[in-house]
Amino acid sequence: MNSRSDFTEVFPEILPGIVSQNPIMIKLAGYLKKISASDGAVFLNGETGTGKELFASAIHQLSGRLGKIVCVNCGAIPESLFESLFFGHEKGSFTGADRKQHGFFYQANEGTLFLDEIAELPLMHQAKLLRVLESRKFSRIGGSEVLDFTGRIVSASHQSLEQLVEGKEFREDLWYRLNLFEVAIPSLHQRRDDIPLLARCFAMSSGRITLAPCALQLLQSSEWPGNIRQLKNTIDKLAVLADNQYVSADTIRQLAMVAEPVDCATRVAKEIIDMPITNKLKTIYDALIEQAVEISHGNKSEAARLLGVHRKVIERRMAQIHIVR
Ligand SMILES: Nc1ncnc2c1ncn2[C@@H]1O[C@H](COP(=O)(O)OP(=O)(O)OP(=O)(O)O)[C@@H](O)[C@H]1O
Repeated sequence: MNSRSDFTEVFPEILPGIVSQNPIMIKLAGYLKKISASDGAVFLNGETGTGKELFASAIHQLSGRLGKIVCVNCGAIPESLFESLFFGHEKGSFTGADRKQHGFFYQANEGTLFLDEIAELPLMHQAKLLRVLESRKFSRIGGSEVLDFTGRIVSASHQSLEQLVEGKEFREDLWYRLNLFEVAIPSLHQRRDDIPLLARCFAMSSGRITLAPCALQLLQSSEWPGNIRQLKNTIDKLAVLADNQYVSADTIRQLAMVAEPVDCATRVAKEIIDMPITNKLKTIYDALIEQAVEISHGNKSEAARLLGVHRKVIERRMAQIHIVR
């Protein structure tokens, strides 16, 4: 393996920098290629480490926009600096403003403004952002000149903005401005077939290790709550710590680098624990009814007896959650 083209042949990139062979991801890439060329706002939703920033960068590259991509972590903006950082300021406009400063809106002109962790933006700042997105105009602090904002907005969050809107924690009008195109990026456990490919890709990039088939199997069946970032960190650490170039499953276990696979029941229990509080009871309730119906081979009276409820409860719920028997 000696050139970039050899590398991309073995590790197929479905979008610039994004390695995958998973059918859902390939479909997603096709969709993103279509929407990249438009000016419409894109909202990327996905767990931490699923590659949201990489997707934003791919969208920017594919868009052919002349400007640059400006990446802003909205969770890391101090409240008092929001205006200065986004709008920029004129020299002398406040104590400490010893020179004129361009803000994010200006820097992203003709390019892309990537607003990562957008849900972290306080309501007060959401209103200011909305005004610029609606008018496409802004002024620097202390300045009278009205400037155009020509950047394309791509935003991202690991949270469901729809739920935050329902809870009045996120402005509905801003949400509509941000999600002309909404993209859900699957987490790694939804595309386990990508784990060996990504692991081999990161190992190859390290230039130090090769993963044995049993090592790849272990990685594939392990839990990756931190998604691709966690997988990449693990391989990077292995490249430093492994004594031999050829890494086996035992080496990975000895270095205690992975959470061993868990059984299905444990995984479901964990998913329920991680779920927003509003969904929990309903999910457990539905799961219990489904299980009772399953055990009693569709016999509603028996399912009701198992759960200690009236048969009508089972019938009603089965109709609602479409259990076909
Ligand atoms: N499909 C992929 N192919 C290759 N590398 C990937 C892929 N997806 C993610 N990565 C790598 O995984 C790491 C995490 O990706 P990224 O920072 O884009 O995730 P994120 O969803 O933005 O994370 P966070 O929510 O924590 O900001 C990066 O090192 C990135 O290069």
